[in-house]
Amino acid sequence: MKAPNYIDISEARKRHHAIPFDTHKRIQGHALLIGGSYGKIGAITLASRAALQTGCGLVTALVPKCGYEILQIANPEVMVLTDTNEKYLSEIAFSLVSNAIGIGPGLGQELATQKAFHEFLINTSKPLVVDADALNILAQNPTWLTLLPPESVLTPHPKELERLIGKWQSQEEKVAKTIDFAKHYQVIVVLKGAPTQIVFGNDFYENTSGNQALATAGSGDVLTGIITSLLAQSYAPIDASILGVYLHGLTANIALPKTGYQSFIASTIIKYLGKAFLALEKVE
Ligand SMILES: NC(=O)C1=CN([C@@H]2O[C@H](COP(=O)(O)OP(=O)(O)OC[C@H]3O[C@@H](n4cnc5c(N)ncnc54)[C@H](O)[C@@H]3O)[C@@H](O)[C@H]2O)[C@@H](O)CC1
Ligand SMILES: Nc1ncnc2c1ncn2[C@@H]1O[C@H](COP(=O)(O)OP(=O)(O)O)[C@@H](O)[C@H]1O
Ligand SMILES: [Mg+2]
Repeated sequence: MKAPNYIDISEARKRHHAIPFDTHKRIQGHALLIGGSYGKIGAITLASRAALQTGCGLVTALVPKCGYEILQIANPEVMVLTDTNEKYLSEIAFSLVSNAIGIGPGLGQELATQKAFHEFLINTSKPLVVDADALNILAQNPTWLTLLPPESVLTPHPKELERLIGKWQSQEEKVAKTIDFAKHYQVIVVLKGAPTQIVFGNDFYENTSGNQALATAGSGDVLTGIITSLLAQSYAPIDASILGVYLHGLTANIALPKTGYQSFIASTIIKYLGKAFLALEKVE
């Protein structure tokens, strides 16, 4: 297997942009997070809060009706669009123009949601961040993979990856199959795990930040928000993926002495994003 390019602090710094002093919220970018279903509104709540705390200027969440009050109360800075359906999304259509869209956390796989996702894919052209149930829906409907805009970022955990590319016998085979898949559909694949790897064309990266504290519910939903926020701030999709994965892991490295492994939860990642950015921006 070819050696990975390791993602360390200097690789992350190469990709990080400072925020201009005269920027404003619209220049900082508008991220749209789509997902949530009854009992899983938390996933999209975490993703949208993570997007805000990664620096984009505006965040909107599109959720089924049951998510409205939850989101407005949990994240007052986030704007909310709701579907006509109470418990799951049945239509993914909106007039809002955003700079980047992340879809999937808590979305569920109801047939109506699947159809709405298909319609949405037909009508979308900017690179997406695709996670969780949006990946599971694609795995159930593999012909829809061709509808993904080029350079979309797919963020599967190992089971979601298996649903997309089938089983593998070795790490080498997993990476080789993912490279074939990523090239075929012209997408970036963030293979989440310990460690997380990223595949784009023939390039293969491996993250060096993070630890087992990240093995906690919602930790991937937060990553979706981070990468979508960076995309909304005009980072190229591969840079948003590399920087996003590094910052996400770095929060766990920074927090560990204070939280220990056990009490670190997905909200802790969001809480420590500021310290992770400061570590990146520190002049040495
Ligand atoms: N608070 C919330 O609302 C939360 C909602 N979530 C949502 O719940 C839905 C289902 O996601 P899940 O990922 O739980 O369910 P999945 O069915 O996609 O994944 C669970 C299966 O994958 C395997 N698996 C998961 N991570 C693995 C790893 N790192 N290595 C090997 N196998 C692994 C498990 O053993 C299990 O069989 C998604 O929409 C997700 O966004 C979760 O993110 C958890 C938190
Ligand atoms: N042992 C570990 N070491 C480092 N990172 C981990 C570990 N376990 C999980 N993670 C990270 O946590 C995240 C889990 O994502 P995911 O399984 O999608 O969670 P969820 O769906 O609950 O949000 C990924 O970014 C993964 O790399
Ligand atoms: Mg997940």
